[in-house]
Amino acid sequence: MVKAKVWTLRKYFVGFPKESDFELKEETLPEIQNGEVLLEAVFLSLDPYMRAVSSALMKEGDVMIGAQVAKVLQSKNPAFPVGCYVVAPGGWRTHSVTDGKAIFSLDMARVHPDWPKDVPLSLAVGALGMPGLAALYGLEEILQVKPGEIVLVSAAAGAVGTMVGQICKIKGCKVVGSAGSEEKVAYLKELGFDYVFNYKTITSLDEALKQASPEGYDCYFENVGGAFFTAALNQMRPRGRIAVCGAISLYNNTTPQMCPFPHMAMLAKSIRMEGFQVNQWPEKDEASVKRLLTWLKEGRLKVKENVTVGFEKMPAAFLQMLKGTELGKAVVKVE
Ligand SMILES: NC(=O)C1=CN([C@@H]2O[C@H](COP(=O)(O)OP(=O)(O)OC[C@H]3O[C@@H](n4cnc5c(N)ncnc54)[C@H](OP(=O)(O)O)[C@@H]3O)[C@@H](O)[C@H]2O)C=CC1
Ligand SMILES: CCCCC/C=C\CC(=O)/C=C/C=C/C=C/[C@@H](O)CCCC(=O)O
Repeated sequence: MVKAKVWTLRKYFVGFPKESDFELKEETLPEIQNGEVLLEAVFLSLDPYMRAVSSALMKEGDVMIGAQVAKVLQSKNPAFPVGCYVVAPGGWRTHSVTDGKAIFSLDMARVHPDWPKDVPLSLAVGALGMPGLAALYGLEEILQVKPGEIVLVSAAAGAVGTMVGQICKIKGCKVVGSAGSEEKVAYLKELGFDYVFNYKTITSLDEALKQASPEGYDCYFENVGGAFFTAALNQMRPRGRIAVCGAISLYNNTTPQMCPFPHMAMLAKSIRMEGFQVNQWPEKDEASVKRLLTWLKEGRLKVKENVTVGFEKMPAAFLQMLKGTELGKAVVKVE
């Protein structure tokens, strides 16, 4: 009989989450049934959506949702044989019995069969997984960026933003990014961003956006929402496009956002704005991961991870990720 350690949502988050909102428990797992597998987690992903959807998708006492890279220990599902590695929506668990169906987004998938031995498996929940795919689909499916266009991305030093900027350069765009520390600004310049500014130290967001691109922006890859969105909207060029990937500045709000309504600015310049979820193009995922892997091997993509070791540190690492001060995709290595 396999015992799993699990982190549950003890109390719904109010404002910024606290360590006391979580509780570590032990679960005895059932025998696997037809179509199911027994998984052992290797890396667990920590992502902002876990805060954003916590009250909509979880009840108090539920295991925290989330994706993990896991090894198949037992299998009654021929698509996932024993010994293979998968990216599974297993939640914050060391072990799980699952049919691989996600509560929120992407179903279980095998780590790409061409995954090279020298590429860390943790990237399957990072640059070469959900955040990398969100960047790629936001740019290709929603914004449909073209060479020579000017793209703005907020939260540019995050897991998604770093990929957005680098893919923009691969596609021949000019890319402007915003980030919240000098260390992040320097890193984004290293990655090839054309212009980066620290949104925490400027005196006027409008002026900073104008200075970064006096001719305005064809595309805005939106990750933060709030006042940054309003300022960015005002700097869009006629027929500009906005992809709403996230709104991280709003996730801990306890009252609805109050900011200027976008209608007049959108009307005046015929702006198109579209939200999206990374799971909208499942038929493209395998080929897309392969493209990201190729770009990585060619040295056209650089990646950084912030790995915390120890399953018991999940809540602390989650809070650290939400603070947004660290560089690199937040991942927990089980041991
Ligand atoms: N639609 C989809 O399918 C997907 C959407 N997302 C969304 O993409 C966005 C980025 O995610 P990801 O890159 O994985 O996250 P990361 O945790 O890697 O980075 C997020 C960054 O956001 C910035 N940030 C944090 N709090 C605030 C705040 N209050 N105001 C402004 N910026 C803040 C921080 O950088 P700094 O403040 O230094 O700039 C932080 O590093 C999120 O909104 C997420 O929900 C992610 C994946 C899929
Ligand atoms: C309910 C309103 C939607 C709000 C969306 C919030 C933020 C956007 C975002 O960050 C989306 C992220 C998508 C993540 C997908 C994760 C999957 O790989 C794993 C899901 C785990 C599970 O389903 O159990």
